[in-house]
Amino acid sequence: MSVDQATLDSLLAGAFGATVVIDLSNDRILGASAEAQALLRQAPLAGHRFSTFVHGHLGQLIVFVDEVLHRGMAWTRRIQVTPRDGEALDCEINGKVAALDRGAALVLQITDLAELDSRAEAARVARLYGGGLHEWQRAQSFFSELEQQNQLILNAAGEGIYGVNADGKTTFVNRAAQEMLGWTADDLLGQDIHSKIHHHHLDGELYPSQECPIYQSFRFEEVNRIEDEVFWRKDGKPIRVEYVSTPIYEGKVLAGAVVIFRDITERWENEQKLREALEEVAALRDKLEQENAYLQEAINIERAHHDIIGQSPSIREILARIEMVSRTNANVLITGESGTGKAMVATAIHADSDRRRRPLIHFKCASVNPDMIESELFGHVRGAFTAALRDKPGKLELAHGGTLFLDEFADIPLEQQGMLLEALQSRRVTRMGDTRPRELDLRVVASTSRNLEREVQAGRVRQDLMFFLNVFPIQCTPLRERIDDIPPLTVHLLKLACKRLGIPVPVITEGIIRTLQRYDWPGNVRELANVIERAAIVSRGDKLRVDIRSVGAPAVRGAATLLTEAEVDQIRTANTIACLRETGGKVSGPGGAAELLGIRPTTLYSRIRKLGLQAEG
Ligand SMILES: Nc1ncnc2c1ncn2[C@@H]1O[C@H](COP(=O)(O)OP(=O)(O)OP(=O)(O)O)[C@@H](O)[C@H]1O
Repeated sequence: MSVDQATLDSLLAGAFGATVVIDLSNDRILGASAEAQALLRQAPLAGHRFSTFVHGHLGQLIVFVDEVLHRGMAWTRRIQVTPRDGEALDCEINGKVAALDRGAALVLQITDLAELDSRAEAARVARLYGGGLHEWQRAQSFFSELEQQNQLILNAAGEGIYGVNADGKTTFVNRAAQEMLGWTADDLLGQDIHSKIHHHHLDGELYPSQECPIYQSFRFEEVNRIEDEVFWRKDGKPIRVEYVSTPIYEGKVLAGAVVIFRDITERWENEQKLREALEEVAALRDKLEQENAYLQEAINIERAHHDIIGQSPSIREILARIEMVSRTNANVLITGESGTGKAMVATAIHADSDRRRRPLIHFKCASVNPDMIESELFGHVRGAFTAALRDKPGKLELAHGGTLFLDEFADIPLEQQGMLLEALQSRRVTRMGDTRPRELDLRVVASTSRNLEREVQAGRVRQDLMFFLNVFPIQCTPLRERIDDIPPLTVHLLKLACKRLGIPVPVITEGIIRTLQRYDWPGNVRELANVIERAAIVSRGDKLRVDIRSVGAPAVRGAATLLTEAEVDQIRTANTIACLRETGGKVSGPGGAAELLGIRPTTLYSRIRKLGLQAEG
């Protein structure tokens, strides 16, 4: 190796970066570092003319070389270096002179400025990165501490708390929520929580998320407080919850919602039990009311209940018919004048029937104000009309399972007759003001003292109702047509009266019986009972003394004095008018016309109505 080559090698070995050594005498490159060969894309570089890499800036190179020779060293950025088959590069060139045996040589160190910039940037990023990493670690530990504190607070809360982001995905869930829902944080975090816990209503109806108040919280920026809904547990069971969902913000941007909920299942169950208990109490109260009403009815019936007394063919016929019909469910229509025992027959039918353990409801159609008939028959709910202060069952309902006795049914106004028929046929009744129909299972026994055919013709009784009721007719005979029954009836009624009055039973003579049998008895058995009671009082435990004239004009029996029906009606009318004059128009109560005539006030009222007379009270 020549001395020059050794110097050259040591020059290049000590060089940094792309370095070329150029022979100043002929512009040829004597040697180059590997970096220089890479930069100028020419390997080897030795032997090539350096000026071929700086064409375009040859003048600047000559000036620069002069400066290096003059000063021993110099640098420039005004020379672009163009690699072989490449584009010109902005470079910084440092030059110095090296002494070789063959003469002075130029040593150029070439730095690609673009690469220098990218290295500087990398260094800056590296510097930043180094510093940033530190900052990041500090922030992370700060946030994790914060989060730990938050988690501690959230987990200590007794309420279930969870957060959702604006996509409805769970962002956090506290321990209480996990315990109440049975879902773990792993199950829920990042998941669509609505579809996990809020997907259906309790009744099984789908719960679309757009209808969910929690979603609405962050859609419409509103706080929603819901008092009774369900969340679904992981095991598929619902829990009743109340919750508040509040929108949350990151800066000023709506980020989602936080939901705080409480399991109210136990509270709800207790409330439910309370509700049920109250309903039960109400039902019991209703039942008690019904029982009361029934007992009241039963007492009334009991008071009026006597054995049917008589041996006459007509009474035997009645008893036979009662026996025949009582075991069936057929409707019965009892006809006959007032006081002939129609109510007794109805009671006997019920008492002999399979329904005897259930109520016999006696509805006296003639004694109820027509305006009240509807509510009395069908019942009402509170507020159905002004006076309806509480729920009340009607007679039809009260008779459920038993027998309904419609006494003087022809007195029911036409409109209510239609409603009654409808209820009886459909076996359902709806209370006034109510919408709920109630089942009916009852047997109807109806009575009338009117001539039904005439009533139907006159349009006062619906024919269809008459047919419905008149499945099995029983005719009660007036007392005057069965005078054979007067002796046993007198004995029976006297015993009853004396027991009631607390006096000994007077003796009944044959003469008295004959007197009683001669009388016409327009008021029938009720009139007979009145006469006997009065007689018992005046007899004072001795012989029974009857003053038949005290009860009305005696009917002298016999063919010569027979009267026509019209004549009887005339006499009855005149008698009624006279009686009303006597009492000053007073119908019922002590000293009233009904008492004087020995008939029931309701009977007298309907007679007065029929005659078009005025009565008092
Ligand atoms: N055969 C009888 N045996 C015993 N008592 C009788 C008999 N018939 C009627 N009575 C008595 O006469 C009174 C009137 O009877 P009941 O009320 O049954 O007649 P009614 O035809 O329903 O009368 P109204 O049409 O005026 O309501 C009652 O006290 C009843 O006990």
